[in-house]
Amino acid sequence: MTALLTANDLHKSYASTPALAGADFSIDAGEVVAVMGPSGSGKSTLLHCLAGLVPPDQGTVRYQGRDLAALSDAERSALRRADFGFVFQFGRLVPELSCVENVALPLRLTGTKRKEAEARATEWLARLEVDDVRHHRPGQVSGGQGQRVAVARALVNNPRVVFADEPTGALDSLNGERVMQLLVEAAQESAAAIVLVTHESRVAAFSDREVVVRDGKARDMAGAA
Ligand SMILES: Nc1ncnc2c1ncn2[C@@H]1O[C@H](COP(=O)(O)OP(=O)(O)OP(=O)(O)O)[C@@H](O)[C@H]1O
Repeated sequence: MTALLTANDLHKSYASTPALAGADFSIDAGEVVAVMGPSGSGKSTLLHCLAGLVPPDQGTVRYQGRDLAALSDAERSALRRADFGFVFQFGRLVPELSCVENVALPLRLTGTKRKEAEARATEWLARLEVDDVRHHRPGQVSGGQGQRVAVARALVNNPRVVFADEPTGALDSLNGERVMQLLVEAAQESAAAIVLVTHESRVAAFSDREVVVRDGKARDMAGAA
């Protein structure tokens, strides 16, 4: 079977700081892969390269066999909107929009009419157990609620890959575990893959497989756990 998303020999430096130095990675449809490793080892940079947010200096990222570098900026943006979902450590919700408008945003950006987009967003908020705050702004909800809203936003477009960078990093352990459960359940139901950057082993425990990034290189821990 061809992997859904692969990276070969990725190199990326920021000025004289090497962030990636020959990293390989691969994830199949529906698979949950935890990317672990020490602070500054290159985990977020790997995630950004895989998602086509940052171009590597060298090496290739292929999604469904297509080289991301061969796409135009507009094509890469369209691909991200249609096929990828994102969850970050601090939600990164749009503060001026209500929670339901935030979740509806990816649908609105791909052309869905407001009424339908907000109806689907409300369903996702209910799934993530936060439909009671749908008319609140992000500044009026707790960290745990905001992160559930962010997960709903990442999944509303039925993405093929969810990129989650420390999605529970700002939450207490109980909230963190619930957010992970909801994220993994929802993604698995739609056979979405999850690239999960975390330094917490209890978060990585939700994955099928662990990859450790060290000094800009990724090592598959399959069978070693
Ligand atoms: N935009 C940037 N500009 C300059 N240097 C950067 C940038 N992003 C990352 N780096 C550097 O690249 C290296 C890898 O950073 P990266 O954020 O990928 O690591 P990480 O493993 O995700 O770290 P953490 O666990 O602390 O978030 C670090 O030395 C970092 O300082």
